[in-house]
Amino acid sequence: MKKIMVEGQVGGKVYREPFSKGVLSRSLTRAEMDPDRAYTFASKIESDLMEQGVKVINLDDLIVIVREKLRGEGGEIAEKYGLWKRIRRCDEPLIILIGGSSGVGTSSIAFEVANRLGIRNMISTDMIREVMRKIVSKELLPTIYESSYTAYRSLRIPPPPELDEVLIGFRDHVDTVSVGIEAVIERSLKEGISIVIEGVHIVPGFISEDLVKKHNVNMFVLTLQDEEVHKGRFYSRCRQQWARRPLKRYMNYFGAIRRTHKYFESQANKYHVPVIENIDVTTTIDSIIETITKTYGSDDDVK
Ligand SMILES: Nc1ncnc2c1ncn2[C@@H]1O[C@H](COP(=O)(O)OP(=O)(O)O)[C@@H](O)[C@H]1O
Ligand SMILES: O=C(O)[C@@H](COP(=O)(O)O)OP(=O)(O)O
Repeated sequence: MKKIMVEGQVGGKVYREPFSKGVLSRSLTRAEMDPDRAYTFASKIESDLMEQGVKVINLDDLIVIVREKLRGEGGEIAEKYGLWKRIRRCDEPLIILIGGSSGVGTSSIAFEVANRLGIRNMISTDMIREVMRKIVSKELLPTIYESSYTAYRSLRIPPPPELDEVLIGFRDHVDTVSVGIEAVIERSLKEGISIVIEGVHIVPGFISEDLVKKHNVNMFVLTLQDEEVHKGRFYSRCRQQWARRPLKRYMNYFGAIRRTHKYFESQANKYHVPVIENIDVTTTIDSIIETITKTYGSDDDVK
């Protein structure tokens, strides 16, 4: 039996490709539909089109049909599918910046948000820092060879006693890594690549205003008010097989980490960056998606 062809446009050029139940079910799973149900749903869409004698269908029309059928099965998945499709089809890339002090959950949440939105690119600021460490000497930029919460130990000039040395070191460390973060954001914008960037170096006020004020650049700060919950996150991470960083170090510097946590909150308030208490993963992700939806409109905004 002849396959149904899906017709779309890339760069003004029309293309046709065979309808694929696998491709459609993968995009449904990103809207959090169970994989088995997604494949069954995709098969039903294909059989309905075949019964109607459809030979070629326009991609936009297919998306409308899928969304309408999803609405019939419960609006939440329809909304998530619609958002994902809008982001994928938008001309501009979506840049998501997730900051917060060590251990609050920025890398875990970043991974989940990237997956939910079908964003294939994700980078941690630790990685950017690692690259920068290879390029500049310890003599020139000593604080980036430290952790964010121990950078004060390598300040070339000790701060005056009335200032918080932990925050002075943290600011120096973050200010340097922010140069690398801006490079990644600029490249992503230039190449039209959606990306999630996460880490302790995403601090409101340290990344160029010209970049963060763009409507498709969204910054968030994660927090944990309860210190015991915060400590628990280090236990949770250091228990995992792949964990290489010793729990003891985080406990020894927990006071310094909490001082950076307080600084994140004050910077986020000062620069009107959304602060999300990262207690429950789903609530955190939904909160981030809800804010982004305002950038990309809701389903009703699409024809
Ligand atoms: N909302 C949450 N609820 C429970 N555990 C979480 C949550 N967010 C993150 N975690 C866990 O906390 C630990 C630290 O999270 P991680 O993302 O590594 O923190 P960060 O990247 O901010 O240092 C990990 O074990 C992670 O699975
Ligand atoms: O510099 C820092 O604060 C942490 C950030 O990493 P996370 O704890 O946020 O993963 O890196 P570290 O030096 O501990 O490897």
